[in-house]
Amino acid sequence: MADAYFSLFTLIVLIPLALIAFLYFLVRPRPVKIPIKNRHVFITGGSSGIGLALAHHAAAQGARVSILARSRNKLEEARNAVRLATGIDVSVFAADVRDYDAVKRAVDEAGPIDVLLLNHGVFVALELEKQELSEVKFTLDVNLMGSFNLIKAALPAMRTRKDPQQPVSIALVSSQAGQVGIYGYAAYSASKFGLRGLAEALQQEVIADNIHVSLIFPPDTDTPGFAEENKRKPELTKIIASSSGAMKPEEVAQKTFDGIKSGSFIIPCNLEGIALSLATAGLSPQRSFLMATVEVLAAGILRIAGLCFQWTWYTSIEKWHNQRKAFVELMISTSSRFTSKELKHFELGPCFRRLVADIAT
Ligand SMILES: NC(=O)C1=CN([C@@H]2O[C@H](COP(=O)(O)OP(=O)(O)OC[C@H]3O[C@@H](n4cnc5c(N)ncnc54)[C@H](OP(=O)(O)O)[C@@H]3O)[C@@H](O)[C@H]2O)C=CC1
Ligand SMILES: CCCCCCCCCCCCCCCC(=O)[C@@H](N)CO
Repeated sequence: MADAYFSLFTLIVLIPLALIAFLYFLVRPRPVKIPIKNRHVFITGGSSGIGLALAHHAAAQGARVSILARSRNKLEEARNAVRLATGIDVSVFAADVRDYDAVKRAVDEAGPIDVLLLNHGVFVALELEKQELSEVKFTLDVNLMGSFNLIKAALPAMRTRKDPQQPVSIALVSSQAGQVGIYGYAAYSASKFGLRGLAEALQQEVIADNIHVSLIFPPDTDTPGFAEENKRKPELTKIIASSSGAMKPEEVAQKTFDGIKSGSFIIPCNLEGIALSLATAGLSPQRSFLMATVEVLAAGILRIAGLCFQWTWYTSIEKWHNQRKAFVELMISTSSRFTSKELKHFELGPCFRRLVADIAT
């Protein structure tokens, strides 16, 4: 009996404790705290949505804030909004992240950066077959190459900063669609997955300079960009993306700064995001031995959860195609009238509408 108790005790207490102790010594890089107050936070895409919420948050925390985006008007509006809310003046820089020279000028003028927050981004949800290659290239150029441009421009001064003892941060806003590929996001997911490769490699290169990289993974977030995206988003993209609850930009900003300050490499934003980050932990660095413990213990069950999600997604895709087929058959067989809303729902284009109208007459 005593033996049985001892085995049980070993199984549920000693082994996990040994694992936690082991991971405590194992995790690299070591934990770090990154202060925000009185530091220079430079935010790309800081004139709208998540970026604007980040600017508000940083200003309210007592940081010196710079924002960069293309439209000068939107930048001025953002500056006024932050001033009104916090009494703090942010510096604004009008530049396209695709233009290295313009980016370099802005970064040099802004002065040494302590927290480089790369949040700029473009997104159009569309099946790859319907998307022009020029739009694919645009997405990769802005989201991925734009991030390279900013890092190349800002890194030298971050590296040779006055006080190397003070840790500094490079944080990149990815997306949950940068952790798992989603219908309609071939170009966008590729650009956001790319940021992860960039971040993992960069962290190894800059750790010796006390520079710490973070990746933020928001779900659908209620921003002007999101409202625009929704105007012509495939039904299936909406269905699959709704597996993760939507957020407000202010909530994403809060999670982002909590994560940056605690030196997290991976920063999820909601509960589904935590599960998704655990399920896709891969070989990314983990500074927290507690999170590492959860990753190790939960790996198997999360793989099953992931497969369940894939099952629901593929089931939705199959169902949608069946419904569409049934709808088309009904239209042709009955020559019935149909609403343009229905046609749009099943993504039946103008050519198809004309064809059916011809059959009907
Ligand atoms: N909203 C969402 O559902 C989610 C968003 N994200 C990511 O969060 C980030 C912000 O998104 P969100 O706030 O919704 O987007 P918005 O469209 O609301 O804002 C985008 C910002 O990026 C700037 N920007 C766009 N293109 C460029 C460019 N070429 N050069 C410089 N600045 C540029 C815009 O300013 P301007 O147009 O004047 O240049 C604007 O300030 C993006 O990286 C997005 O992928 C991630 C997950 C979910
Ligand atoms: C093991 C378990 C995991 C579970 C949860 C999986 C949920 C995945 C949902 C993916 C949502 C993608 C949203 C993209 C948002 C975005 O970037 C666009 N709005 C463009 O801005």
